[in-house]
Amino acid sequence: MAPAAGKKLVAATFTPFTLEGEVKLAEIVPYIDYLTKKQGVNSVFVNGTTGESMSLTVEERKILAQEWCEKAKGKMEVIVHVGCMSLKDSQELAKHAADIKADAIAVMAPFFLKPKSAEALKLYLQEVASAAPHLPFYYYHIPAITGVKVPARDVIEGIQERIPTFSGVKFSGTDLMDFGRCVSYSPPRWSLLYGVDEQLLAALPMGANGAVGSTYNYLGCHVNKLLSAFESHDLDQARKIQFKIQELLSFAANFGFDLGVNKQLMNDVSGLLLGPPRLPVMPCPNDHAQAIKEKYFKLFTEC
Ligand SMILES: CC(=O)N[C@H](C=O)[C@@H](O)[C@H](O)[C@H](O)CO
Ligand SMILES: CC(=O)C(=O)O
Repeated sequence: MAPAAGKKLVAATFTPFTLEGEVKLAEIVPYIDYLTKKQGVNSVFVNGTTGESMSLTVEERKILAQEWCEKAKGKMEVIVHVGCMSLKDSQELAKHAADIKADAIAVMAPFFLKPKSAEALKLYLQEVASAAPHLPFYYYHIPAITGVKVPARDVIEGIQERIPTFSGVKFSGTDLMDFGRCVSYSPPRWSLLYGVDEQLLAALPMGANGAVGSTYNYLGCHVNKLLSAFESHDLDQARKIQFKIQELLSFAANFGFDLGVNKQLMNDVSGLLLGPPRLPVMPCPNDHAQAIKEKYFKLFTEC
């Protein structure tokens, strides 16, 4: 399945761990093959929420980012999330991303000591970006997790003067008004990527340039079809696919759809050995995994 023309589809990668909980670099080549060949996904977002970045050490994040960049070269675009709680750590990772020739970096708001205003957040983002002054830079808006409620539109206003490499927003929020206000403010060269997989279809007519999310690891091929259907104005078909995704995720939500469940579903669907999540995220109990896997295969046939 070829990627849908015009819209970008980005998988937010899981971090492969051994059963002992150590980073497992050997799984990255098979992971790249799986995404490109089986899912038609040509971009990855590494060390984000799905990658459990905040549960990794800075060193672990570096070796993961490096392996992805080296092994994906010429095959996939690699966006590296470099946000940390400490400005210094974020800068170190931004500089490292430039050294390993990542295609772009993204940064979420720090959320232990939170920025209290758009201005504070912009200053922080600017300082991180200055450590990698030539890399395309994305703001990663994920208010449900960071608790930083500054509208994304307020963050991006005037940002180009502060961050000349500013390239777009990964918008993982449900506020479509704020999203629309980002779209209407964006110059054509920015990319606004929508990050709530269950309602991607609603963001497309609002102007999303693509999507980034965890479920595209195992639903990429179907979402490529959704994107193509949308592009060719076949909304019935696009809705059909979106509704199936909603059915899967609401079914999984009954079991508490967290990263442990999500990662196990990816293991079950792909056959990759990405291991369990890292504490405090709990591994998915077997009976839950079995039920969700059955639901997935009932809803989705191989495409
Ligand atoms: C909170 C979270 O992880 N959000 C992801 C991206 O930002 C999404 O891809 C979700 O995992 C997905 O929409 C399923 O709820
Ligand atoms: C889901 C997503 O985009 C992330 O893992 O950061």
